[in-house]
Amino acid sequence: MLLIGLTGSIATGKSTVSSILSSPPHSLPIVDADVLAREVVEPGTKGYAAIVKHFGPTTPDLLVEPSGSMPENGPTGKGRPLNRPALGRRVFGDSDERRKDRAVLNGIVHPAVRWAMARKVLWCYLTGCWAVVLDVPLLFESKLDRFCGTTLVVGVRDPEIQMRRLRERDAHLTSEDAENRVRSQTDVRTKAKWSEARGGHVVWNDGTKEELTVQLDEVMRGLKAQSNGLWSWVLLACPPLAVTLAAWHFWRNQRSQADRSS
Ligand SMILES: CC(C)(COP(=O)(O)OP(=O)(O)OC[C@H]1O[C@@H](n2cnc3c(N)ncnc32)[C@H](O)[C@@H]1O)[C@@H](O)C(=O)NCCC(=O)NCCS
Ligand SMILES: Nc1ncnc2c1ncn2[C@@H]1O[C@H](COP(=O)(O)OP(=O)(O)OP(=O)(O)O)[C@@H](O)[C@H]1O
Repeated sequence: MLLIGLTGSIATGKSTVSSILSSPPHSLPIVDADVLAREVVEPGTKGYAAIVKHFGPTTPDLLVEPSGSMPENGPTGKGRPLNRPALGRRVFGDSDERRKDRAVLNGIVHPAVRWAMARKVLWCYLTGCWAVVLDVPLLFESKLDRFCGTTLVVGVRDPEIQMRRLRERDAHLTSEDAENRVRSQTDVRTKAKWSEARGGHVVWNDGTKEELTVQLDEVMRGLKAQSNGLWSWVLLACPPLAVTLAAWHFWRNQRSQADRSS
């Protein structure tokens, strides 16, 4: 099974690509790290408790305000949900303090997300999928690309388009919030170079969704052709060879990571 690591930067079009790849003719399963990152911090989870413990004392608006429709103890009685924009203001930005807070939040959320992803990928494998898309905003930063057979970066060349789409989609963000979010991530053009350096793919999303679809169709045709070849039947028939090849890919991806950090 091919693991396709899909990434980009904020609002460059990962969800749009996921939605295209999950629809016919591709119909691929999608494992979305943003969705899992929400699930693992719902009231009642360990992630929620850790966030409230660490950020609660210094973030008065950390939880959604109680109101007529929001009981003091939350709708499930396990606590009020996190006020995500408020937590975002604590962690996004490039000052030392924001970076430190972001590292703490990532340390709470990422391990739980990785386990949840592993379970979903295993399920896809057991149900015989030929490929699965891992939609992970921080794919390279969290080194998850090591496990991917290929990577696909969705980028925009023009930063103004990225900012405009972000502000249109998340109208509740001030321009400072939006700038801080963009600055909290590696530039998408750098990610595009990383993807190409390890033999992965890049699609550019400055144009229309139709233009994006055409590029994706081409990438997927190439990947499908590789996975349908005689070589994949040989690997299926000979598991030790498949394991050796997977180990080689892992080693090669590690090296590409080492090159990035040097
Ligand atoms: C700070 C939080 C509560 C803000 O929530 P909000 O609903 O406003 O944003 P959402 O989760 O939809 O994220 C939107 C985008 O922000 C970017 N982003 C999210 N977390 C991070 C991060 N830790 N570092 C850099 N960029 C991030 C991603 O591009 C993501 O797609 C939330 O982003 C969060 O819990 N982040 C930490 C977990 C994480 O790293 N998630 C990314 C996938 S694992
Ligand atoms: N080619 C396009 N033309 C016009 N709008 C687009 C295009 N691609 C994406 N968008 C819009 O831009 C916004 C951001 O796209 P999307 O949500 O797919 O980005 P994302 O990378 O998943 O964002 P995030 O990192 O925040 O999860 C959405 O409102 C989406 O509908």
